[in-house]
Amino acid sequence: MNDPIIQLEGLTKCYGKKKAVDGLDLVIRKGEIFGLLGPNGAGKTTTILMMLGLTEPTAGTVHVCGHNATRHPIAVKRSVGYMPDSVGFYDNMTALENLLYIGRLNGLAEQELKARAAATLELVGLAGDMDKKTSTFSRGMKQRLGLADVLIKQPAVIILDEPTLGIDPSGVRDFLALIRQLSRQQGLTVLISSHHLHHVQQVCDRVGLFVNGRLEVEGNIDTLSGNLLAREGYVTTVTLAQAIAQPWPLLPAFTALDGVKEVAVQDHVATFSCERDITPSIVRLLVEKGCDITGVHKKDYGLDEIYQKYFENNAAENITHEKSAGFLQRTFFKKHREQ
Ligand SMILES: Nc1ncnc2c1ncn2[C@@H]1O[C@H](COP(=O)(O)OP(=O)(O)OP(=O)(O)O)[C@@H](O)[C@H]1O
Repeated sequence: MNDPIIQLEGLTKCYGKKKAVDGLDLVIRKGEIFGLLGPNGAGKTTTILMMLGLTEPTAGTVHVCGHNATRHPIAVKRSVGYMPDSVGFYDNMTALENLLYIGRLNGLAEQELKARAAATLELVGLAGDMDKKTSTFSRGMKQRLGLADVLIKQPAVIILDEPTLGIDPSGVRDFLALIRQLSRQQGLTVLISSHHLHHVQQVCDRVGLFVNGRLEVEGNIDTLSGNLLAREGYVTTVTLAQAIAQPWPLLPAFTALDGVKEVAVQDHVATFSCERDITPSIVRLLVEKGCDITGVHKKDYGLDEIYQKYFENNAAENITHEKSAGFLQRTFFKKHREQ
């Protein structure tokens, strides 16, 4: 397993009585792309500010690239590139001039600056546009130039705040592919704070879901989906060629099947909610009973649903896992019945 690059231990930040970040423990390893998710006010920005050494924790520690961010913020800033959600440029200057200016601000030596700026613009796909004024740049091009600003100092970690905001779908695809390529080829560690779950799901190795300053859950999307399936039950939906009669004469045979908790039928579709994944047994029994199957679908949770599970209906703040599981189960089965 790769070395830890970001380590948060018991990280807490209070503003007066408000705990903006509450006892956060998290390790992000070299080369990982980590998605920081959460509703407005969850504590993402405050966490990032503490990682950058821009605000002091009330308690706990942040280490980035082996440096304590509170005690050695300058060392951390040398290793970390931060791209805010809206990047500003000097409109009357070209992309190259803007980048050279940032390079100088970062203390890069003149003799290497030009070559490094040109190589960085090549890396982000702006080599052909380096002599154009940034006033002519699209939002997607500006994001790429913002990324170049961050990459020119060759950081070990980059932190991107809403990097896909306002970019069109093909621009988003290209930008996310670039992030992934940088992470994989150069071992760059990436932290993305975003509300765009679909984008995060496409690119992140792991996500952390923040609620009220606490990290409610973290893991890769398959694991989080698997955890929800284990908690909420496995659901297999089978579509048959024939419309299913109501009441379904085969229902007793299926409710008696080991592992089945509930069966719902509508039109051509039978939905089996189960204690574990017994899709092969369901399919086998349907075939034995002479049913013609035209489709089989196993329920999988995407990040949208995982997020919804933790944040929607303002439920996450106070209710227990058991209650929220019940809520999801009800909406879950209702949804399937409606399909
Ligand atoms: N300087 C401050 N003084 C007082 N309270 C603050 C300060 N900064 C943040 N807070 C509060 O701390 C909480 C967490 O805010 P934070 O900006 O970290 O959330 P966030 O998850 O980044 O939200 P968003 O997605 O809206 O940026 C919020 O309740 C916010 O009002």
